[in-house]
Amino acid sequence: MGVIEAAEAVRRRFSTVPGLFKVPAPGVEMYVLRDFLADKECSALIALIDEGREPSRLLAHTGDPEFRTSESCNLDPTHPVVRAVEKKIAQVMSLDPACGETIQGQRYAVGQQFKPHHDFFFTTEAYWPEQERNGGQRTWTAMMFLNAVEDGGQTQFPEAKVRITPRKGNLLVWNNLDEHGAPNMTSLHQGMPVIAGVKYVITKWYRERPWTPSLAAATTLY
Ligand SMILES: O=C(O)CCC(=O)C(=O)O
Ligand SMILES: [Fe+2]
Repeated sequence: MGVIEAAEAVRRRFSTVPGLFKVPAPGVEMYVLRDFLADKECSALIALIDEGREPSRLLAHTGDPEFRTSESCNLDPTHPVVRAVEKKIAQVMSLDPACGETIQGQRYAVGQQFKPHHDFFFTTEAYWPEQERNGGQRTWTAMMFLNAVEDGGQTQFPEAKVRITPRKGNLLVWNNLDEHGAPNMTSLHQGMPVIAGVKYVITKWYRERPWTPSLAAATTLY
């Protein structure tokens, strides 16, 4: 199935999910589902992130040490809570679960952020040949907020002029590709600096084909 057909399948499924709404974001296809994760799931995931977190990495070096200052870790897909969450995501996303990367957990303390970036890959970058072999282009991003942040920490799309406030359990989904299946520059987004409190999220990125990372790639991917 190509990325255009896959996006149609996502849309069809989303139109049947109670409570899911389309975010009016000019130029980006984006959806929010409130209370997607239960409080217990959020707290269990936060504990897993706290156990595993280490300074976040980037796939492409930006030369800016402040570009992504959070801590993150891949979540163990065999852990019962992670398995349950994976199942929930698979039920709502209607993309081939094999195309989904390992869920990544992320924690931002006061002042930490993820500066504006695209989740899709730039095929001109040195990382691309390996990523092309390992499932190809990134398509959709599914992000879940595990807590409310006292101040700051919004997920902002500066080109689409949308700012999503973290709310515990909410699912935010967007398509990183446009209607033709090409990388969508308007999907530029950032994790705004946390001003007060702490922010925990989990992210699942999808590929156009089944994700087949080498063991090394699985641990170095951002
Ligand atoms: O933390 C956020 O709000 C954004 C995270 C993000 O962009 C990502 O994980 O790709
Ligand atoms: Fe991102």
